[in-house]
Amino acid sequence: MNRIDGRRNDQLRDVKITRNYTKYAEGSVLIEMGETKVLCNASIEDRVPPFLKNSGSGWITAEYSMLPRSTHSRKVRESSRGKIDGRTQEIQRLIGRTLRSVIDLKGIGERTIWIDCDVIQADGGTRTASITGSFVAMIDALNKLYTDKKIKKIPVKSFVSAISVGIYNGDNILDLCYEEDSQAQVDMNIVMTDKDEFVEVQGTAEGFPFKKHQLNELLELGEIGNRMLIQEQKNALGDITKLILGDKTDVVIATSNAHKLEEIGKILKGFKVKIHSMKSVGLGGLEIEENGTTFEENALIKAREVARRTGKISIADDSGLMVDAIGGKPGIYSARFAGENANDNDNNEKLLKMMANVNMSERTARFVSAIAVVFPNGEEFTVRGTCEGKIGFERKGTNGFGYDPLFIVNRYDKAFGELPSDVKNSISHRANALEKMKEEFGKRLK
Ligand SMILES: O=c1nc[nH]c2c1ncn2[C@H]1C[C@H](O)[C@@H](COP(=O)(O)OP(=O)(O)OP(=O)(O)O)O1
Ligand SMILES: [Mg+2]
Repeated sequence: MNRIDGRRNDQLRDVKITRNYTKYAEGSVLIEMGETKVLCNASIEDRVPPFLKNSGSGWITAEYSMLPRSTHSRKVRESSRGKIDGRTQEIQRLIGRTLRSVIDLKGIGERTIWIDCDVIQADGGTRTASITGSFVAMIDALNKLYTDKKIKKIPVKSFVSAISVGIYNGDNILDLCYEEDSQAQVDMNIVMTDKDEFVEVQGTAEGFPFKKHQLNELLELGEIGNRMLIQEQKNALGDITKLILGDKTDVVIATSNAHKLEEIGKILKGFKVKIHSMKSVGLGGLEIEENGTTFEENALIKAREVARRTGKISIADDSGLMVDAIGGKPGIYSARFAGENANDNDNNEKLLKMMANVNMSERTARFVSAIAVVFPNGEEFTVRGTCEGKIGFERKGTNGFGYDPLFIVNRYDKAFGELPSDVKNSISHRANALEKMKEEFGKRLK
């Protein structure tokens, strides 16, 4: 274990966002990232700076400050010293710029939103925590204008959050605490929207300059962190998130198999969900090692990995064919039956050969599908569906995928390869598993 607090390299500290933390400000959020605590207040003022008078546009500006005992030794208040230092200037400008980048300033009318970030306790990442917390405070303030009917909608284009990444003892790490930050070879702050866009990247090498590939790796790590943080913001804002984004829940189908994606997508039509593919959440090339010993374990491995990387609800299927005459093979090895890089054709070929001398009555088999659902908060469950049939003596039909041309389903006495997709999708192992999933899923969506 490389990290001071035993975290994985790509693990955030515990994130806690508390809204309505103090009572007077229109938006008041305490954000905690591990031991770092920042109070972010948003206030609305009914006027704008002189350069915006009569423009119809509003303004957002931010101030940042650290309380004297937010640090190891007492830090003199900037107000007592009579001037603010360069770091403070830079941070408050960053917070203001970031928030202005995701809001339509015309949409708030000639008003100013003041953001005040006060660091109560500093353990690294105070500027990034300030940004993540301020966004939520700003939304609360805007929501106040909205519920008071002063604006017609909350004029926000995107969610935005920020996280630090760095290189520490040669490893890329996410969300540096103070001790890591002070020893890091590279230290970078990454501000991103919920559309995976960058708002700002600040990266500096201390003594060890870094290469482009390292920069790219760090950006990727920052993306993972920001996706998780934005999910935390969405959870914290609850119904207001729905007001801004609509009330569909994001769900990622954690599969690299386009056929499964299509089948699962069709079966989930009735739900208030927005279906994402691995590709659409930027995980197109991701390969997940399926080293479990059961269908359920493998499904969980896939869903957990994708939930962790996206911060979204993830659904994975692990499925396969179990043929009685060969002791339930290929089972969980169905995809790699004829070898690590086998394709559907190789697998079917191998199965036909092994079954060449088996009578029709002995050719019974079933498809099995385990579906795992993993929620961003770590809740998870699995369900299993099966479908009974026989292995044919030759391939039939061109529909579907995998072993479909060889699997003669009892119900129709035809190969899945010969049946239209809506027929397969009403009786398949996957359909049966998803049917069971629906009930459990519906309960937890509420
Ligand atoms: O309805 C089906 N019709 C025909 N064949 C099927 C079916 N359902 C699973 N199968 C076969 C295909 C593959 O050989 C193995 C699944 O392996 P499995 O690892 O779960 O899927 P995969 O690697 O294709 O995609 P992914 O892991 O990214 O979800 O069982
Ligand atoms: Mg697979």
